[in-house]
Amino acid sequence: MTEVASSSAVRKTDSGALYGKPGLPLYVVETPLCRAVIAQQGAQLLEFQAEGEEPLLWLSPVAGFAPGKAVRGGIPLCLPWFGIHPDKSKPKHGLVRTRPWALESAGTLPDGEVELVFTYHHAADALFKSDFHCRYRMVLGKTLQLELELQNLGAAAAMYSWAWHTYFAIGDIESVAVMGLEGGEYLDNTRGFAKGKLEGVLTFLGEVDRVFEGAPARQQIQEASPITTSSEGCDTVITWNPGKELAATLPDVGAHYREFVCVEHGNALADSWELAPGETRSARLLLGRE
Ligand SMILES: O=P(O)(O)OC[C@H]1O[C@H](O)[C@H](O)[C@@H](O)[C@@H]1O
Repeated sequence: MTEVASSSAVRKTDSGALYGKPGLPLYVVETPLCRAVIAQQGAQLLEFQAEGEEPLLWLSPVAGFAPGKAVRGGIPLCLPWFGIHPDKSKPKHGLVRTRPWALESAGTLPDGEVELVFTYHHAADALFKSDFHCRYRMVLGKTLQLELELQNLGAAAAMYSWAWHTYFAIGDIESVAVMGLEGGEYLDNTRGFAKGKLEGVLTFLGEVDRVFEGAPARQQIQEASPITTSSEGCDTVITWNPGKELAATLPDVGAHYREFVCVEHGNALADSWELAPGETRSARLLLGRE
């Protein structure tokens, strides 16, 4: 923890002080290069804005900040399962997004970027019967660099599916397009995972919830100030916007559905990771505006 104190660019606050909604401890990073807000719960990035640019992430203006509940927006990390668990009594999108993480170190790199390392240790329980450890490194500069290391600490092999569930801030959902998935086959979560094939760029006219397995490593979100995504070790891309009708049933989205698009990177469904006892795998994601 000594390193944490050594970085003057990082300060601790809470959601009451920052958003007028008490409930969650937060870290704020402010440097000449960028400003970011991270919740200790889930090591969830809530805001990121490079100096001179539009905000990269969308945080719902009507988000709740309650311990044990996922915050709507930013980058929740879904792990060790993505989506709805076959056992419906278990929460959607795993458990690490609603658990407190430890900020293991914080420091400023020679070029002025801030490096944060968060860790989460899971002891086998009724929700997930394998011990595992996550090390999540963020480098905050003009771009956002994320790196996840996941180690299976169980005595047996275990399956992990996961995703960085990024909510990108955009001008309007009906005029945005995602490039880089053209020609790709997907599973359509609005039609019971029926197979589809994307002709042309991806647009969002109504509810879109698609899983692209074996997806390319780069996408571009086309809007006034284009966003690029570049990943390593992430074979799955999930694209989501609830559209008007479904959004109306989500109290922390409502009419704000137009303000974001989710382009999520990880390894889910057929791309899930099977980790042998003691095995570690890692993945990276680089996000930024052009
Ligand atoms: O409301 P949440 O649990 O955060 O999930 C939000 C969304 O996440 C992903 O994009 C899934 O593909 C969607 O099916 C889901 O609705």
